[in-house]
Amino acid sequence: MESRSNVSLKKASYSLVERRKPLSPSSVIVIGSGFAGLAAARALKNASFEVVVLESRDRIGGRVYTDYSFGFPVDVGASWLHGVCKENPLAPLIGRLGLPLYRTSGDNSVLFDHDLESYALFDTDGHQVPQDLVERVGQVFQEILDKADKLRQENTNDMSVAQAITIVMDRHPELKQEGLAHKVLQWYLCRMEGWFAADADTISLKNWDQEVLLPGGHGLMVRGYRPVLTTLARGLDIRLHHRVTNIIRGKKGVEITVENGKTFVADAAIITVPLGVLKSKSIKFEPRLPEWKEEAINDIGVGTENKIALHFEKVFWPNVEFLGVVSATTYGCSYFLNLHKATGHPVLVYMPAGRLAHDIEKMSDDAAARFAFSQLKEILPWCIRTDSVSSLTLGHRCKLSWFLQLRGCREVI
Ligand SMILES: Cc1cc2nc3c(=O)[nH]c(=O)nc-3n(C[C@H](O)[C@H](O)[C@H](O)COP(=O)(O)OP(=O)(O)OC[C@H]3O[C@@H](n4cnc5c(N)ncnc54)[C@H](O)[C@@H]3O)c2cc1C
Repeated sequence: MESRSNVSLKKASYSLVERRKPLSPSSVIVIGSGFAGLAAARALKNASFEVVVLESRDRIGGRVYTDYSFGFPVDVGASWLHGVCKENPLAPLIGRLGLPLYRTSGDNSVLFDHDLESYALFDTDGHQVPQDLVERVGQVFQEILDKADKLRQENTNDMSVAQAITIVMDRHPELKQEGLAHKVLQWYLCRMEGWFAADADTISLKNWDQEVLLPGGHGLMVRGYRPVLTTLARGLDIRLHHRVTNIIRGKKGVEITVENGKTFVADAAIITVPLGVLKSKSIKFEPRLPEWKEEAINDIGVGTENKIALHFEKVFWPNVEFLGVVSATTYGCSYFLNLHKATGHPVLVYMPAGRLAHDIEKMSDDAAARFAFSQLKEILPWCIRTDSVSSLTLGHRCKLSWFLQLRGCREVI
């Protein structure tokens, strides 16, 4: 296996990481030009490595993409900086570029309240849920999670968050909610599912809260992430339309083949493709990845989160950061981010996650936008008459989520 790799390396020595003479310093190929790939490539280039970035799409950024088709920036992938503090590696760059952040919350929690300093929930009959009920049910949800935590400590085997909640409710029927309160409870669960982009029956009880956030709360990138991406990418050798299909690792380095058959060689490679790509096995590794890595790739799931931005002529909704739709099931619950608060533009961003997002992905862009609009009409029926809406269906991309039996997810490759 190894000698075969070495032969290939010699054969490919004409390749585009041009090895005219022994390279000093070392050469590195970075696969993927999302934030991870660009940040790695930038750091290596600053440290005088020779770097080439191979990207399958026709653009950089991966799950970060700022759309300008409304005439102003709207982030259709990531839009928050989670952890607004100087320890955040993106913070100095954002500061240097003078990019404003709109703080949606000073809270460091990653859960249902992480960006909910100002919000209003509505039933699908158009009635706003009284705030004291929302707060009371929020406390019940916290209590349920505390009891689920105890359940976790009692059990060595993992189970889903949904299963744990059912057990907790059976043991503590006083926590069960009826009517509108039940719908609000479902909404809290929907917010949790939104964070993981996955339904509660696929989120691991053992691992759901292992993520550690930097302090400083959560800030929205008012002008979008695009300037940060382009600054990171400046001066880098990035090859777009280069989908990697094969990676051969030998004693002397790596040989990487892309879809059109071109081969690249370097001393090392950094692979930053999403987990979903690894799960699809569309990249062949030679030698195979170690068993524990393959198992980790198989065991961790990926979820879906969509963004559908609705652009109106004027604002007709309450002046809060989030508008929530409550329903008897989490599937029926959803929420809109009010971009007007942060940017001054009359835009609502509908953000479905999990199965709902998955189902919406099967719709055409128009149908998806109409669906989002219909949700808005249900909660604000008296406000929506003939307002013209130009719509944009956005961000059909995957977000890593924690599934049952998470193993070794820190380092996927
Ligand atoms: C809708 C949505 C909203 C989100 N909101 C936030 C948020 O507000 N804040 C936050 O911090 N995070 C958010 N996230 C998560 C965040 O976007 C991701 O965690 C982050 O962008 C991942 O960066 P990455 O570089 O690891 O992967 P990616 O951005 O996915 O980059 C991987 C790159 O690899 C490329 N690639 C794939 N296969 C190949 C191949 N075979 N050959 C070559 N290239 C390949 C892809 O095209 C892509 O460019 C959100 C995600 C989504 C989908």
